[in-house]
Amino acid sequence: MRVHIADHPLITHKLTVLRDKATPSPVFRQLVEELVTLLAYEATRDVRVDKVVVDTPVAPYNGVKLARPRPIIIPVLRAGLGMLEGMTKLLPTAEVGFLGIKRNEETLEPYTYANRLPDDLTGRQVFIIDPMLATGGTLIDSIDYVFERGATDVTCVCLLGAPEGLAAVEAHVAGKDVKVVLGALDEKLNEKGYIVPGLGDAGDRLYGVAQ
Ligand SMILES: O=P(O)(O)OC[C@H]1O[C@H](OP(=O)(O)OP(=O)(O)O)[C@H](O)[C@@H]1O
Ligand SMILES: O=c1cc[nH]c(=O)[nH]1
Ligand SMILES: [Mg+2]
Repeated sequence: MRVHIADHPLITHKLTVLRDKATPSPVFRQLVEELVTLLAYEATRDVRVDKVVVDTPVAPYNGVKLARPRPIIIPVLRAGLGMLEGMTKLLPTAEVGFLGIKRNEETLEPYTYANRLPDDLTGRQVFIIDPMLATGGTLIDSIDYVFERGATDVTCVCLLGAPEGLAAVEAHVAGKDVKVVLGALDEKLNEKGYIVPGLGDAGDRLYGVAQ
């Protein structure tokens, strides 16, 4: 597994505002979108392209275009939805699949309540987006769903991660081709499985409803 932890003052600045409990939902949503755009730069570094020739007003130019089969972006509902717009802007040809996974806040076990993915993901580049990587249970299940469907090239984009969750994902995927891009790696999980210092419940803060 390859891990990239962002190291950029703009990302740290935006994450600082996001973490602040005084930041209201509309600002929170805007910042999540801006952050995913910045992280996507690294996450899409290996996106596949095909050669294409275009004519500039002056001369032919040997360029590239996003390759087929199209990449697929998979937001993990609810909180991952907040990252979707930013990601599709950067990968306009991408298809979108959906996973609805909710962590049981008592047992911390993830429960899948929605799964709308193509049956066959063979040869597709997959981008899983979810702001929080806490125990790693949700991301592990998400990665398993796409591997079961034949994907071999998976990139996960998360705004914040905990060392415990990152280690769990790494142990689970072992030698497979998985890349995890994080805005920041925080200190630890608390006794309730929340990332410390973190930002609280990302879904609740995005949508203003505690669920
Ligand atoms: O690494 P884990 O311990 O599995 O926790 C991380 C998950 O928790 C949050 O979702 P949540 O379950 O709160 O669902 P929501 O987005 O609907 O609020 C977050 O968006 C991740 O999906
Ligand atoms: O800190 C955390 C942990 C899980 N889910 C969140 O939204 N936040
Ligand atoms: Mg939540």
